[in-house]
Amino acid sequence: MMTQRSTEQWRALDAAHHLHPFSDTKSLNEQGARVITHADGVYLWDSEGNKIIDGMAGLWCVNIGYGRKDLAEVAKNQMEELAYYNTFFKTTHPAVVELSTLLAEVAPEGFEHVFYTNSGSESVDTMIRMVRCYWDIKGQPQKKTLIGRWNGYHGSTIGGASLGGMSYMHEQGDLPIPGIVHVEQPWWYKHGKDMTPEEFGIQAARWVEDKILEVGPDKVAAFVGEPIQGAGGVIIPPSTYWPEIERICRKYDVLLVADEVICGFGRTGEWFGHERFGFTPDIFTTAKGLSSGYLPIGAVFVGPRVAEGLIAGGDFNHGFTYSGHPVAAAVARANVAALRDEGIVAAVKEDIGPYMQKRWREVFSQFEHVDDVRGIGLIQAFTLVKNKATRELFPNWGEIGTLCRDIFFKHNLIMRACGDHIVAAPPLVISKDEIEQLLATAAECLREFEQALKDKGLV
Ligand SMILES: Cc1ncc(COP(=O)(O)O)c(CNc2cccc(C(=O)O)c2)c1O
Repeated sequence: MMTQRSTEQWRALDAAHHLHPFSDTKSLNEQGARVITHADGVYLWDSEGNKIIDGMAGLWCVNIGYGRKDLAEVAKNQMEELAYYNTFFKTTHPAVVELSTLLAEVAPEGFEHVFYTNSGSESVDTMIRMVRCYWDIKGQPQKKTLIGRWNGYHGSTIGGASLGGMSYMHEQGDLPIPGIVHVEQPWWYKHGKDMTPEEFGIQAARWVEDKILEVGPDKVAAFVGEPIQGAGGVIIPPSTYWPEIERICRKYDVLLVADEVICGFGRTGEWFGHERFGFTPDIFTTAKGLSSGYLPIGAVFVGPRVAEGLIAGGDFNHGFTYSGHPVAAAVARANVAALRDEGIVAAVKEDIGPYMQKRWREVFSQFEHVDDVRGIGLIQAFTLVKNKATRELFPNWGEIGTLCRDIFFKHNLIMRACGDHIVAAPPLVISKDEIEQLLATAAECLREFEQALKDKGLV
């Protein structure tokens, strides 16, 4: 059992010893971290006994919901049977074989091969190395450059952070690494001007063609994008965008990569986001929903073209101590099997997803400073704006989002502010009653937020 301490004791020890990710540690320690002690379904409890609605499924990852004792049992049994062995040097083990077999079943046609990692960032870095290795094998070693998007997010390793388009991450650590370039994101609300979304989707895709021609098609290895940009604020591209991207990649023989770390495993109502947008990548990267966050594991799904190249190409000198870790693999297999056999993914497509999308729009379209209310499946957002009629955003991007997010927290509701986008991605098992509770709380918070805007003279 965990050592029992008071909240103050946990906070003091945390401040003394724990450096948190993506945090200003000094300011965090001044206010003290929120101590989350347990969770069930879509709810968290903190050390003060507060019950919190987790509108973010942790970090977009707890697709199956919290508190699944069956997954804990699977982990216990696997740990007792084989807690660890590696998959290097011509060895494997039943847990990773069973997981790989199941993943080949739920993946789209043609994706028969999977490479394992411990995170989404490691999946992205693995993909970067795979793509460059593939072109070496094909006798085109100059095809090295990868194209990402500004405001895309692909993780926090040197490769993932370089491929991502978060400039504040590039400034911190001399990124991007060589051979990575970016194009503007397909954000119609800001960049669409007088174009229809459909016209803008083609225009945004053509920015990729322009970049390929600028770099030189013989030097471009791949284009990489999230079907829906998650951490960038749930930027949903127009329907015309991805088919046009695919056409352009095929035209110039550039590999197409989908980063499915957030969109994968049912988040959009399909198993994978690229299926929802009607394109076929050569590779796609995953993590998060693969295990629903119960244990760290990532997987790179490799399509036939690249798989055949790599398999025939001799040593692929890349991998991790825990690639295909037996306990993580066993838990991931049980998780994916439950997402399929309990109809959880199917319900996002046919029932709870459409319900959320209808109600999300009904509730949030009524607010004066909320616009671009959007979502697919169980990933949704809206943007806090100064003037809906002119699509005018607030100055100091992100300041207003933080103000709104803090009101949610005060009311024991977790939703994420990505700049001035407010996003939600709850566990896929959320019920209609729980959706109504989330929306009612959020609406109450937004009324308080719009009053705060007036009180502060911001509108
Ligand atoms: C599309 C995508 N690709 C790669 C990663 C990296 O995964 P790892 O974190 O497991 O290395 C991600 C992760 N996405 C992520 C991670 C942490 C926080 C937030 C947020 O929105 O606050 C988003 C992601 O969203």
